[in-house]
Amino acid sequence: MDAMTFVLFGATGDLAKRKIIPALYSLYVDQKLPPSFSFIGVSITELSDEEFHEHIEQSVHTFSEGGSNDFSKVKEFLPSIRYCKLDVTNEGEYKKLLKLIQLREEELNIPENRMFYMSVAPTFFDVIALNIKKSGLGSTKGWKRLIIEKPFGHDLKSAQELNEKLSTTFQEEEIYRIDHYLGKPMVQNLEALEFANPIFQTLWNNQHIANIQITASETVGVEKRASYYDKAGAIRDMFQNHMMQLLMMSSMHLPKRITAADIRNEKKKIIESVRPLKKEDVHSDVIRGQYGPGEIDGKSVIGYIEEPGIAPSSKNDTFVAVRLWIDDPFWKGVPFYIRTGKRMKNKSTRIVIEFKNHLKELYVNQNEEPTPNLLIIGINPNEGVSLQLNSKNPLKDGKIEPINIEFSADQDDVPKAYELLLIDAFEGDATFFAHWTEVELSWKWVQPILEAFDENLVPLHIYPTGSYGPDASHRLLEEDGFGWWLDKRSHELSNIASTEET
Ligand SMILES: NC(=O)C1=CN([C@@H]2O[C@H](COP(=O)(O)OP(=O)(O)OC[C@H]3O[C@@H](n4cnc5c(N)ncnc54)[C@H](OP(=O)(O)O)[C@@H]3O)[C@@H](O)[C@H]2O)C=CC1
Ligand SMILES: O=C1O[C@H](COP(=O)(O)O)[C@@H](O)[C@H](O)[C@H]1O
Repeated sequence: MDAMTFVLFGATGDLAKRKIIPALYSLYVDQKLPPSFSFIGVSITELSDEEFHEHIEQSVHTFSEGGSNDFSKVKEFLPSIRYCKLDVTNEGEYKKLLKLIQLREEELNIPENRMFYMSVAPTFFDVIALNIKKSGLGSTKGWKRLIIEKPFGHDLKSAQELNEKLSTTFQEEEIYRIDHYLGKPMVQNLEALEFANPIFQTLWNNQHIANIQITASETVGVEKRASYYDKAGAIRDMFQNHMMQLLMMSSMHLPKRITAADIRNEKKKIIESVRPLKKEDVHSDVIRGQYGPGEIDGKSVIGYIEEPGIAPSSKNDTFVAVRLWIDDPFWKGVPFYIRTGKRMKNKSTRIVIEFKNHLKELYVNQNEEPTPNLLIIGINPNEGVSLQLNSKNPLKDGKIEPINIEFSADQDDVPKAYELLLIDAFEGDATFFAHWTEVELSWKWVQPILEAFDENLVPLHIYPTGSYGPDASHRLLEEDGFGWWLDKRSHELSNIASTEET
């Protein structure tokens, strides 16, 4: 891994404190950072290096999770870190940052490899890129890269405009668009699960798969993000990025070679084949929901429109369920059901692959009819794989019953998404970052839904907090003779399906 300078814009912010700094520390402890690593935190607040070091220590102590709970090396980690107070909108101030970067490059005798991480409000993304160019920060003799947080635009047009502005400073191959779902180990494992196991590879198509269900349910509500979330809703906050990525990752075909470019190409083919929706037809395939009051863990919880900062008249979506079709020969006729929502019964991100039940007709006795085989991929918070098969139960006179073969990863040992993504970016590997084509095509597909919601062409269903979302979301599956798996039967079927949110 090359020696480099890592510039973190928004170093005192929430994301930096909760995710980025603990991930960097964990990489340091595991000796996965480059041997010469100059880390410069940038924010608008006036801080000395020592005060910023205190901030780093606090963040590590408060937010390190799992295996990185070794705090003994925090003091050792600090000397590589400097702080620069800078207003990102003020072009003149970037010279100060450039001087500090160059000074540290000289002190550490490292090449001009510069990684810029934008962990600031999206309104600043374009201005920072422009100022990196104008100030000379981006004119390096080494490489330069940009890691950029979500959201990447608010709709198709704004995403295109943002991309155009970024591209005046950075080439596409220098841009690493973070989608933290792509950093989740089980998402990174999807490709291996399918392609490295001939039994699955052979079955991964419309001859054997009846439907695919992708769920990301959360128990948390809007929290302190009202001003952002009320304009975004579940469709922009989760569906356009994370859920579309899960769709591409679970349905892409075996590339000729497993390289970043080939995988990207397969993902592109999938998203290009997703059957477009017309704004007028959105109501048939999309369910929009908003949480009302209810209970979580026996405690009463207020509804969305009672949340601080949310207008009582808000029609924002906190839940969305979508049925879509991939019009290619592999997936023709296989419905994909995708849903995500806040304030639901449990925290669970998972993909359930329901296999066709070819043997149904062999079983004349209805009580004996085998349930479909299911492959359940647990992504969050419990990572694992479960395969549901049918077997005779000798204790029940040989009655056919579902059994599960289950692998569950030790959660403490699982690396965190931000750690995996940072290493990839340091190594220049963009496989698990969102390429512009994917982002653009995904906005293009979602655009009619945004418009249909704006124009109120889709009913808004209020669902009780602590539920599985609006009843209407079952309609999408029932129309095709299916039902959501694991909602009511999660404990019977699989331990990896759901747990409390952390
Ligand atoms: N927080 C989260 O869980 C997630 C956040 N994101 C994305 O990450 C990005 C950052 O979010 P988050 O950390 O929550 O935001 P915060 O508001 O918590 O942090 C923003 C940061 O930007 C700094 N800042 C504000 N104005 C300026 C300025 N004019 N010049 C220089 N620095 C400035 C702030 O400095 P100071 O603190 O000194 O005022 C702070 O460090 C956003 O794009 C967000 O969408 C994505 C996924 C999850
Ligand atoms: O990007 C986001 O993701 C989180 C959910 O992430 P997870 O890793 O806990 O599944 C979501 O709460 C947030 O609203 C959204 O911005």
